[in-house]
Amino acid sequence: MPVEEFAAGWISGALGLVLGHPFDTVKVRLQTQTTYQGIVDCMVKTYRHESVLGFFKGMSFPMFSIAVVNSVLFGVYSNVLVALTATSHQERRGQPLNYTHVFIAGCTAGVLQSYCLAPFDLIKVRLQNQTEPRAQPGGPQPRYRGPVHCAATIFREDGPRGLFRGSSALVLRDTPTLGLYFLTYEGLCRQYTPDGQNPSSATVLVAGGFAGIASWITATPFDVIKSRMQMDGLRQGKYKGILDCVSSSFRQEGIGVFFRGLTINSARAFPVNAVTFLSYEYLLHAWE
Ligand SMILES: CN(C)C(=N)NCCC[C@H](N)C(=O)O
Repeated sequence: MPVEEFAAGWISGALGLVLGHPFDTVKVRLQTQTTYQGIVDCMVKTYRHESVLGFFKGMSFPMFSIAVVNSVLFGVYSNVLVALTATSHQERRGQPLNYTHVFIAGCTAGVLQSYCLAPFDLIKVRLQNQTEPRAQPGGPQPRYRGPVHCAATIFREDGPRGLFRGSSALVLRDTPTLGLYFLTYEGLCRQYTPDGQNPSSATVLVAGGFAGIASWITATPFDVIKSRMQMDGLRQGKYKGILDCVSSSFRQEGIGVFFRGLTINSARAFPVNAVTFLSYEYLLHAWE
């Protein structure tokens, strides 16, 4: 089993994460709170109320979890592709690509990574939605004092299942969209690379960026549902399940609700995934 794919996935994911987290905070707030008039309003209010640190709320935990999640994503994708095609990453460059294999490998990686991602993503979303400025000594404490306190509180209040709140919506979001993610990336690399050669850095950047945009555009409706299910406490739950969340969000806010965060998701997706794929390819090449 090629383990370097797991390591490269981890490092490249961490680089993408730092670049994309401020966009992610704005997106989560727009999707789950109705107090903002749009991206700029959310950015201005976050900055005024919480300073630049507000944009980086909830980042320490994903920094740690990205090690698990991105290495599972890239490691499973590559290893499933090796199993389906009986060729390594490097050997595949010289052969015609079977897009069905790419899609199956991407979807498989999507399912597995969503279960690893679920508790980390839940904690991130809960922390990002705490809009109070940092606690002052003697002042009121926010509900969650940090990622470990957040995990412990959810566990105490809702049991282990509470940590997987929203995981079905996450699987629905990530399975097809990660198939599409790798399909777009491999397809664009093939299109702009002469047969048998490795894609240039510019090709990898552009293909990675567009893979991110294509996957996040299609993921946004389920991303909204996922974030709402995650903010819905297990006990005092407002929604009875995914379908109830879809129908009540639609009834109350119209079709536009499913596209909330689309612009910011797409703006974030290009740089994050361009950097992720470039560093991933670079590391694999360096370790050959
Ligand atoms: C549409 N989805 C769920 C994805 N494309 N997922 C892959 C994540 C890649 C990168 N860390 C990111 O956060 O964009």
